[in-house]
Amino acid sequence: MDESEPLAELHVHIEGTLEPELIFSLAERNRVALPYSDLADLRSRYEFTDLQSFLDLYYANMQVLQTAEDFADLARAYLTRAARAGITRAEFFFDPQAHTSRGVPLSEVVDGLADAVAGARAEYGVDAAMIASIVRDRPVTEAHEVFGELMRLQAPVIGLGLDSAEMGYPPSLFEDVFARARAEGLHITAHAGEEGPPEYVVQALDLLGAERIDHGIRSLEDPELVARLVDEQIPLTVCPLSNVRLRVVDSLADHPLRRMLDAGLSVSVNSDDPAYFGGYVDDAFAALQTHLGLTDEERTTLARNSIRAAFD
Ligand SMILES: Nc1ncnc2[nH]cnc12
Ligand SMILES: [Zn+2]
Repeated sequence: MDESEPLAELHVHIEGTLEPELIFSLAERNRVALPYSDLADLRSRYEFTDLQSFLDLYYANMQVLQTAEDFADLARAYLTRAARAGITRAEFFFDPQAHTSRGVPLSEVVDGLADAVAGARAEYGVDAAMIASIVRDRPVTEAHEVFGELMRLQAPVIGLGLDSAEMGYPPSLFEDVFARARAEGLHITAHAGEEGPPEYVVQALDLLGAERIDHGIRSLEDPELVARLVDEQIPLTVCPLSNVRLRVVDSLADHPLRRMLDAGLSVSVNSDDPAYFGGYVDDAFAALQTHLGLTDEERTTLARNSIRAAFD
């Protein structure tokens, strides 16, 4: 891949870019007592057995994020690193309910992130945008409340997403919230087919109006769905390092990325939660080259797919 080729990252959770060092420095700034003796102790916990085991640590670590300044520092650190990874466009998720549910005002979250986004093009050469994500294992009523609050604040978000624990929380639960988002002119994307069945991907498309699918790798189990995704060129934002660390696939060498490309699916490579899964997008490309024999031509296709799948 020509390193100067434009590249978009479309599937990254800003809270998943919270590096261990920043956890400790924000804990000190905000006088938060961490349940870890030191960095090594924290790092020793980055061993996951499934999505839920990761989410437990991901949400616990967010307690250090309290003020707009904290959220701005978090996003600036990501954008600095994203620029180094060659990313020219970043559409990142944030989880409003993960913060409001522990008493952090939504305005602090949005103001801090928006501050970093506003300066991103000039400061880092990265065109950045925010996507609010509904935390699907929390009450549907809360999803409606937080969406209303985002609209009242006129939060500068380009879209609405759906994330967190997938199994048992089908997209169908959130049909009405996503109808409201579409009525507001927001773009729609949803995590589906990560741990959940192909049926959840179908629901995300048909019931939520998803324009992209985050992960979507279990779509491969349903040939009819694959044919549709190819036919409609629905972008799938795939996260290979995440899939291995959360044991959705056994190893990078076994990752279905090449099969997906060969099937004609519109796939891109993304980092998901890079502070937790062993690397950013450049690290993912390097690992894919080593373990999957990803070619320069395939890298170019993946980069072009990412730009085509960007919302704005
Ligand atoms: N990989 C993932 N799947 C679902 N929700 C998430 N939130 C952060 N990372 C996630
Ligand atoms: Zn994700």
